[in-house]
Amino acid sequence: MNSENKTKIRVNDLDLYYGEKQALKGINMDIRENEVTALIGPSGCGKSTFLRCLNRMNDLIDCVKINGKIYMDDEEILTTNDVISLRTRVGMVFQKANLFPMSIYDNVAYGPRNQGIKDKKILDKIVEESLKGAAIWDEVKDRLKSPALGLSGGQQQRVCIARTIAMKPDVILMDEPTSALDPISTSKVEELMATLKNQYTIVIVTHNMQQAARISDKTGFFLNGELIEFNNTKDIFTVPHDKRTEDYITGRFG
Ligand SMILES: Nc1ncnc2c1ncn2[C@@H]1O[C@H](COP(=O)(O)OP(=O)(O)OP(=O)(O)O)[C@@H](O)[C@H]1O
Repeated sequence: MNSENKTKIRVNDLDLYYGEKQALKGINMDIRENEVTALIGPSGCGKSTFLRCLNRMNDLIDCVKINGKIYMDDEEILTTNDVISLRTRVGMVFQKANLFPMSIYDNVAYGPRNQGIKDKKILDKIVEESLKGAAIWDEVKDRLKSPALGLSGGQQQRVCIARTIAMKPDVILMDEPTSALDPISTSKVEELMATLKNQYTIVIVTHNMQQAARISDKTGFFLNGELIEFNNTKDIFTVPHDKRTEDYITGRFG
């Protein structure tokens, strides 16, 4: 980890309400470029809600009210009108692979085509580079025109990552991306994250504390909508400052 990495996303005093219920309370966080930031905490503590703030996915939910500010590269993103461009810059990979019922090629080319890229040579190049970037090219290069849904779960998840990379984002959000995968596929995706962070900023929600410890540079521990502790992963897992963090990582609750 390089402690000199510049701040990519700065979250200031973020509160979020679902109707009357407050799900995030005064969150402050600096997310650094080219690092993996892991968000951990018991079920329902607000991790996914927080992640969704970073690309305005909560806009899709009625009754959400948000206070505070989130800056990405110094641009305030909670009030920007250009949500489409924000979601291009901040891609997202979900818990369950959500490929479209079309070929592997068409899945990866989908976003670029939507952006108006029609030239086959350019699309071929984007598809190849994205699949290579997601460490799945060798497994699928001979069947790009086959249905993506015919791949294994672990392969599908890496094609989802390729589809995200094809949009050339700055930031990739991952919401429990390996929880539906077997250990071998999980380790492939974990290895992939270690490579991807050289080019992207990654924020990952995970229930797997070993995973957070293995792959992340920084870890944030959430509890009941509060960010209890945010620090270098090594410190969180060896010398947590807060008793509640210690209790959680040692399995005393959650
Ligand atoms: N669309 C929604 N409408 C109302 N309340 C919601 C909605 N989504 C989440 N919540 C509530 O907000 C709180 C935080 O939920 P969130 O899904 O962010 O937690 P989480 O830490 O990601 O949980 P998990 O680890 O189980 O995925 C919970 O109390 C949840 O019930």
